[in-house]
Amino acid sequence: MSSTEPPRSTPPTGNVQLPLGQRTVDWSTHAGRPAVELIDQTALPDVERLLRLTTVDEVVDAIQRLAVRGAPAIGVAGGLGVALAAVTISDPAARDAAVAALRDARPTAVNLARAVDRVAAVLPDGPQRTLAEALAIRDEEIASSDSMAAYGVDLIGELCGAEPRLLTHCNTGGLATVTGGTALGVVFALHRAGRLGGVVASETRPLLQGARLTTWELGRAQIPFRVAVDGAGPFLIARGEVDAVIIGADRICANGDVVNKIGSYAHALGAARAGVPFVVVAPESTVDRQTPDGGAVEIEDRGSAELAPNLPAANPAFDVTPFDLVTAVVTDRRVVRFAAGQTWDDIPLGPLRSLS
Ligand SMILES: CSC[C@@H](O)[C@@H](O)C(=O)COP(=O)(O)O
Repeated sequence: MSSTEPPRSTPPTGNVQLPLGQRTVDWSTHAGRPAVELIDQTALPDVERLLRLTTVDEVVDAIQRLAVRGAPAIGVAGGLGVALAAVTISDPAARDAAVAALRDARPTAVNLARAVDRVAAVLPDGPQRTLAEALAIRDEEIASSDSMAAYGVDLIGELCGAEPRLLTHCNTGGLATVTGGTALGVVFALHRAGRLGGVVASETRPLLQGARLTTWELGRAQIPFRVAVDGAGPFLIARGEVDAVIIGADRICANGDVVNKIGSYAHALGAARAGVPFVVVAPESTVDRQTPDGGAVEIEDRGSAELAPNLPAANPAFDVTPFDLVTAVVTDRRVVRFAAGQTWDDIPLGPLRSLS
């Protein structure tokens, strides 16, 4: 690079062979330049590369085009984006606009707006304090993954017995969090304990988070898997090939309704029909007590370009699984089964088991 050329914020290509345990999203001060660094999930599984984002606009763009995705991961990216605004934007009006753009980059996962608001609240205390808050969210998500995995392993053991065959939808591993994962974190933990009977990764149309990303993570962990088209899931369940469905969430409403990747609802219906447990694993940062039920959640529609360019399309990125189709919700703090009329406020926080 010549000395007159501006520093490149993102490498155009490359295959860096990401080490195991690479954080999906993090703060970087490479070459003295503050940046949000993330695994480019649009390039996986063919190309492993990191993006180094040095402007808030780049972070917003990365969230919108799913270079970083998954509810906890976009929350962390949004929080770090606010920290980047604190160090790169001095004009208060421009900084407020940057924060608003981060908050609105995607509407459905509650983690994003929540993390942006939390970090923006300490902006008046200066860039150092702002970065510390963003890093605290990152660290909390890492710790949450461990805790969910422990609760999830116990619960799946109780519900399914030894060596369960699990079906999972979308990608809920380290790529969707920072390291570890939500539902896929439980799958990893069962495998490490020698207690996993098998796993089916649902393809996840149209962006293939299951076929591209979950299989990449399972392969790196040397876990045998089968991939299935989304429509096959309920039939595989009906045919007795699945002992439990285990998924993540983008938002869990006050009444226990679960908003997650499109296709989750169909799997829940299939599981209910077959009498198979349907388990949701998500950190408390995905719990939204302010939204009464799934009907009140803005469901992102990603238009026709990613589905059928030049054709009119209905392309909701998420759906709502009503609380009564969910066998249990596993968070980092509790295991919950909702009854009609119950809300999160009825279930105290704390490391307790509340399966009623
Ligand atoms: C921690 S994973 C939970 C969800 O975020 C995940 O299942 C999901 O729906 C992600 O959707 P995406 O559109 O890929 O961001």
